Amino acid sequence: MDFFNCISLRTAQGLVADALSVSPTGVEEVDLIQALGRVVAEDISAGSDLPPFSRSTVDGYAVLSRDTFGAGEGVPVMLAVVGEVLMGQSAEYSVVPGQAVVIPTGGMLPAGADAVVMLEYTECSDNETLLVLKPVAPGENVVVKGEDIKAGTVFITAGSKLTAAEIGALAACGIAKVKVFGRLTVGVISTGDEVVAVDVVPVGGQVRDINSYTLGAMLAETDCQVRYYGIIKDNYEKLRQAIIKAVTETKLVLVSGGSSVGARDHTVRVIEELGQQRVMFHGLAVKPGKPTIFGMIGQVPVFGLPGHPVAAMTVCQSLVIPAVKKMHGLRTGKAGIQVLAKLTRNIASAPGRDDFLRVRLVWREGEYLAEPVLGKSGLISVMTQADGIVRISAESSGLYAGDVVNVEVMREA
Ligand SMILES: Nc1nc2c(c(=O)[nH]1)N[C@H]1C(S)=C(S)[C@@H](COP(=O)(O)OP(=O)(O)OC[C@H]3O[C@@H](n4cnc5c(N)ncnc54)[C@H](O)[C@@H]3O)O[C@H]1N2
Ligand code: MOO
Repeated sequence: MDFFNCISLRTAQGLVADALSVSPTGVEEVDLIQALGRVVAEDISAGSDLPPFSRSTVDGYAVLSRDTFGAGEGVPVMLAVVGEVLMGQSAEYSVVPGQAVVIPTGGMLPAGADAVVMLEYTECSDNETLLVLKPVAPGENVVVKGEDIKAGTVFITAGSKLTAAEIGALAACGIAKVKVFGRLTVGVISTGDEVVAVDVVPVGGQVRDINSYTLGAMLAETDCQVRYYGIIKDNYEKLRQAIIKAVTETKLVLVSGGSSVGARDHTVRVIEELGQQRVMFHGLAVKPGKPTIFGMIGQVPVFGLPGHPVAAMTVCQSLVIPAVKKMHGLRTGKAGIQVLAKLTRNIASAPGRDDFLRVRLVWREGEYLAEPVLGKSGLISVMTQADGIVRISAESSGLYAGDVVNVEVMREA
């Protein structure tokens, strides 16, 4: 595997996608209350019509619409009030021409009626005689049986991530348990003799571990269960033991640091050995993120990510997260939310590799401006200041101030 023979991001994404299996954690059934954000494992259809009966959307009188045609303030239509629909009970009446029935919002439309006149367009002095002051059209102020969801209609497809609205639709259909794909358990390993834990005061050439936290947080945001395997010294055998433990206990493993070609960069050799030569690439034509490794150890994908925190996060976003989404059974590995924004300055870029530019989004005079956040890929503040990422494709030699760019948003409002 030649480190300097970098492959394009698109090729890498394809190789990763082809190597993965969907939902290695299988399918589980969860209570509706626990189902928000879970990925549905099978198409879901309604067992019966929703609503199960036609109902009024207003307080008023259930009528035959044609009885009201021609009604007006000066020429009211007179109808006989023959009863009242009670909330939550079957409508006992059958409305015939010339009749009206009192109905509350949400009440069951009585047989014969096809519309409801709102209370404010009527007068009823003696509870028996109704004056209708405005006509209603057929179906007006009524939700008909099955109008919301028809019996047998698939209203949630396998592979979609359940939203609050879909949870509501499931509740409406009486579906109290949902089959969802299992959540992925992911192992995170940091490496480096210089890297120390967050609660240690660094001395000499030491730095605190950032990547365990950023990568773990990104995976947690993508609904993974994260296991942390600590900080491993630049030692082949120690790294080997840590990776063996992680691939045994989890379904996907991230190792950061030691992915380059220096004397202490052991990751590629460990994956090569444990994976029986199944390192699929080492070197991506992207900046930041060139020293990226991908291999399989048995059925477990292992990513070697660059040590620089910005590079590790960028590769995680563009390569690891789509892989996780596929393994979670999500139907589309859709990119996150994109917004169009106007770039505020010229940015040079080397052709032949994808450049990822971090930008701050500023809303000004009805449009977004994308202000580049410049800085080296070892600086975590570059990420904290950015709202999103712009990909400058390998074919481009740069962007100009005023260019409209696609920003993949990383930060919610
Ligand atoms: N001769 C070359 N040297 C380097 C190249 C190259 O192509 N040729 N690529 C550079 C690029 S690009 C990057 S990115 C880094 C990545 O190298 P490694 O993945 O081997 O990472 P390390 O050398 O272990 O660390 C690099 C840098 O990141 C810091 N680091 C590592 N882990 C953490 C962590 N968990 N938290 C915070 N900071 C971390 C580490 O201290 C180093 O400063 O290689 C370039 N070199
Ligand atoms: O991956 Mo590196 O961060 O381009 O310096």
